[in-house]
Amino acid sequence: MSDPRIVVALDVDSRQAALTLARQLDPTLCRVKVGKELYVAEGPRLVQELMADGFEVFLDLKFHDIPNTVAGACKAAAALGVWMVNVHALGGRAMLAAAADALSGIRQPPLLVAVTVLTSLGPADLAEVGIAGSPEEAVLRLATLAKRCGLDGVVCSPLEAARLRSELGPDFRLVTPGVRPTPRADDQTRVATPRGALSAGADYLVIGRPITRAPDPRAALLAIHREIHA
Ligand SMILES: O=C(O)c1cc(=O)[nH]c(=O)n1[C@@H]1O[C@H](COP(=O)(O)O)[C@@H](O)[C@H]1O
Repeated sequence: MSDPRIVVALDVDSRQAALTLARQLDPTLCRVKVGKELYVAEGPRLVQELMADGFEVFLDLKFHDIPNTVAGACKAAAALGVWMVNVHALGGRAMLAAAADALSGIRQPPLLVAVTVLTSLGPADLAEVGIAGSPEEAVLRLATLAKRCGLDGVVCSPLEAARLRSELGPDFRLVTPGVRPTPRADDQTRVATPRGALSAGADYLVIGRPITRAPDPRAALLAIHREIHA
């Protein structure tokens, strides 16, 4: 089975919009991500429909709660059959370990990754909420904790990928949003191009608006696919 590097963020508000978009994409070239907006609107049935269309799904609900609650949510995500699920590393050691533990007895569990520092945040935002150090230092600290707790990888910006790859080894999955083929950043702060993210060591690139809001999403997906495989 192919292992597409591109994960298209289906940040739309309805089943119809999500399926229309997905049907312009190609499961051999990308996976899809269902996040809060779409999941709150349409729930698990839409996730199942996307899987029935051949897509592997990253369920991006960024669980961040007490350990027991997050463990249960991760089990529910596994029962849904998703490819990847995420939690917030800031939930701390016990929560991360409970999430990993919840999936440990499951046959073919989803990949479990922890969000470190959101790619929309810059140094001043971190200082304001009391997180010490630069974004890179905070990401490394949280990623190291996630690895120790048994997670498969982290979500980070492309700017931290090289450091994490060298410090945390070749098997730790690095998932990078904040990917922009053109200089347009939208609300993202820590960004790089698709090729830049991959050469820094990212495994999977989460890309939303540059594909989903393009006049021709399929053409935009193909262009990025060609760029990274050139
Ligand atoms: O966990 C995520 O996927 C995520 C983490 C993060 O730090 N930054 C981030 O942008 N994301 C998600 O990645 C996607 C990026 O979308 P675009 O900015 O449109 O490419 C959105 O669906 C975000 O929810």
